[in-house]
Amino acid sequence: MLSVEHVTKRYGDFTALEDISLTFSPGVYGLLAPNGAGKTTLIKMLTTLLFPTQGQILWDGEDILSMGGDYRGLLGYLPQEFGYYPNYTPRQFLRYAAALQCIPRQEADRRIASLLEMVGLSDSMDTKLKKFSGGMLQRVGIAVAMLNDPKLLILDEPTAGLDPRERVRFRNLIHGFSKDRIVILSTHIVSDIETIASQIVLLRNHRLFCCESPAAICGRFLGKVFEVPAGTDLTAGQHLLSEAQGDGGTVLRILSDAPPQNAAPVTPGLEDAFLAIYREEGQL
Ligand SMILES: Nc1ncnc2c1ncn2[C@@H]1O[C@H](COP(=O)(O)OP(=O)(O)OP(=O)(O)O)[C@@H](O)[C@H]1O
Repeated sequence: MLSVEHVTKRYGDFTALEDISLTFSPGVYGLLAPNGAGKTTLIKMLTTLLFPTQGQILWDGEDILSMGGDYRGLLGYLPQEFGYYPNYTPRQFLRYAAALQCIPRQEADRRIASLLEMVGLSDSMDTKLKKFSGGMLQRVGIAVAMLNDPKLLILDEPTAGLDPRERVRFRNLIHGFSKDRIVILSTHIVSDIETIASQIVLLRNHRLFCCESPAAICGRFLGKVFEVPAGTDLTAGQHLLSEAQGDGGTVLRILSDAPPQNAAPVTPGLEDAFLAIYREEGQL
């Protein structure tokens, strides 16, 4: 189990994260917040690339900084910018990554074959990476992060640049990986985690806003989201969340404590909740 205990991170005078406490157990966690909210800072502390200014991060009760290599041995990490050698094939690149992790050659080859199969790249294992699409490269990155069969898999904005088909494929892949490990993935794309994350961590104003299931987060706005026809004048207390295409043309999705005239509430989705939560701070 991974615990973040009262962690604060300051860059000089600027507080990027303040007093964050979180506990992670096996399952998929989505780290969702607008750009600049501190997702990467938190991930870098979870991967020991940055140190907390205050507080500590524990794995099964032990400080991850004092665990050193033992902690990194149970960690798989796909950074936002995944570096690779374009003239290597996936097989060569994974062998290289396995050698860096001191995984014996035979074991590495077995694992590489099974991982490339899992990420759907068996047929391209000897094709140079420079010929790969963004989605294929991302799958190579996931295979690298999974080489050591990590107990903790951390993916920083893994779906950036993927097309819709690749996004779906990615979601299925992550779901399969999460059975007996902690998967933490950061994103600002709501739909990427709505269906696969068991818990969603929301950061707001550099603090933890909540860590709840998607259903619980949406439940906060039950009876408060409505659709009204485009062009409706909104009164005080009615806040525009988004425009959408309804059966009869464009509709406005609004947040309101009281029902507007002739409007029935609609079931809030995670995107409504996200827009509602970050509306007040003008963070979007
Ligand atoms: N080395 C640094 N020195 C000063 N400020 C920094 C540094 N790194 C990050 N910040 C600031 O800390 C805040 C959080 O940055 P971080 O990269 O963690 O955000 P993020 O949520 O991951 O955003 P994005 O999705 O855009 O990557 C931002 O305001 C950023 O400008």
